[in-house]
Amino acid sequence: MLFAVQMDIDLPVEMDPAVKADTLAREKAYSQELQQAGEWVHIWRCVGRYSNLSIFDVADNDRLHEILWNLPLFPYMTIEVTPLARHPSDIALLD
Ligand SMILES: O=C(O)C[C@H]1C=CC(=O)O1
Repeated sequence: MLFAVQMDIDLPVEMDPAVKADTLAREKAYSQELQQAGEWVHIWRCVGRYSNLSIFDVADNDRLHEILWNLPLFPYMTIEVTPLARHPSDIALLD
């Protein structure tokens, strides 16, 4: 199942720099592990914002929830999930 997920990040200005660096490093490793596994298909920076737009290809809603819940930055995120379906004008459907 495909999902578009927008993650808006809002880190507290008073966050301890060492905690911040550790959290960001763990977030990067976790994200890249899921990209290697093929579940986190795309990650794009939203221009001008501390946000990303990502595409996930996961087994079901529960798996996406598990992935998002375990993001190290989850406590500092506002997340919007959009389930995706094939578009009838997609030329890939001609294959
Ligand atoms: O910078 C971000 O968009 C937040 C985050 C999501 C994955 C990752 O590596 O960082």
